[in-house]
Amino acid sequence: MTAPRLTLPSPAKLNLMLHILGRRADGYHELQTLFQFVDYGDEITFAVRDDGVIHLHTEFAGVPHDSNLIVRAAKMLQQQSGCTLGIDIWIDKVLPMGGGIGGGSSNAATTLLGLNHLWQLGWDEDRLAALGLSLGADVPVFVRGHAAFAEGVGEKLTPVDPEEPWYLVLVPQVSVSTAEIFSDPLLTRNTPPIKVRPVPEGNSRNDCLPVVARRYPEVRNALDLLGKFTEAKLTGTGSCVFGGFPSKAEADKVSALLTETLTGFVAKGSNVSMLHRKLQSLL
Ligand SMILES: C[C@@](CO)(OP(=O)(O)O)[C@H](O)COP(=O)(O)OP(=O)(O)OC[C@H]1O[C@@H](n2ccc(N)nc2=O)[C@H](O)[C@@H]1O
Ligand SMILES: Nc1ncnc2c1ncn2[C@@H]1O[C@H](COP(=O)(O)OP(=O)(O)O)[C@@H](O)[C@H]1O
Repeated sequence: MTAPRLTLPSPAKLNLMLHILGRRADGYHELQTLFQFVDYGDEITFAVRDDGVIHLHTEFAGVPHDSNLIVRAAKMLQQQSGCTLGIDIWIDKVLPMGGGIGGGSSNAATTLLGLNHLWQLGWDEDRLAALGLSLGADVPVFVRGHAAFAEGVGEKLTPVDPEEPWYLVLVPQVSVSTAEIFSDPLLTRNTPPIKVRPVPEGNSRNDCLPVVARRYPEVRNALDLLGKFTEAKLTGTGSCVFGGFPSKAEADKVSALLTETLTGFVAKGSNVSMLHRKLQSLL
């Protein structure tokens, strides 16, 4: 008998602002950033196996099986929980890699929450978020599933409820390495911390933008194009660029102008992740 399958969403995130406050002794940068999800992302399908094997069936260009964040998350959870079950995994990957929309981190979080459910581990969110942090700074917010103001390297999270506009997200055909941007000598690293909540108007800057725009003409072009219609912003360290619109129709109108060399997608901003809405519906 084949095992029943469970398909869960793995949404993208946007950084609505990103300030770099300083550099820690270990080289990592202290940030203040605002995370919001969008209703657009990958879909991951899971089927439990009873032999303990963890197998991701979908191949990723340039990412070996055991380095994939999905496999790493599954193995870490299996090991730390002492679970003897295994899992077959397939992914319908639509999120660009190295786009600053957190695809890999989201995939890891969906795997942790999906396996916690299927393996019936009963881990709480704090424990899953702590495990997630060891896989990447952006994993905890996807585990929590609520829009958040993040501090530290992104692990200190305060839930927030910003507006939920429609976004047009442009996807320049270039992958940006986070490490490369954080090691650029010209990066602004001394933005004063914001002390009041919610984040006051006029603080929506992304400190990475000047460095990314200087290095990547594809990102500059996307910012110029979108900037003709709305405030164009960079998410994370890029490469994706986004802007808000009051309605889907208005976002679609600008999206219709895109070409093969600069693609994009329209999605609703969401303060509760699609993953959590789906998991809630299973309970
Ligand atoms: C800055 C953000 C905002 O969301 O960018 P995106 O990756 O989403 O674009 C993230 O927090 C990124 O977190 P994450 O994606 O886990 O970063 P990693 O790949 O682990 O970081 C790669 C490298 O970037 C540098 N790095 C990363 C995060 C940070 N707060 N300070 C750093 O200096 C470190 O040199 C690190 O080795
Ligand atoms: N499941 C995964 N999905 C995407 N990227 C992954 C995955 N597993 C490992 N990676 C690696 O992580 C890198 C960063 O991926 P991703 O999270 O999509 O980018 P970003 O943090 O810029 O949004 C990729 O370039 C890839 O090498």
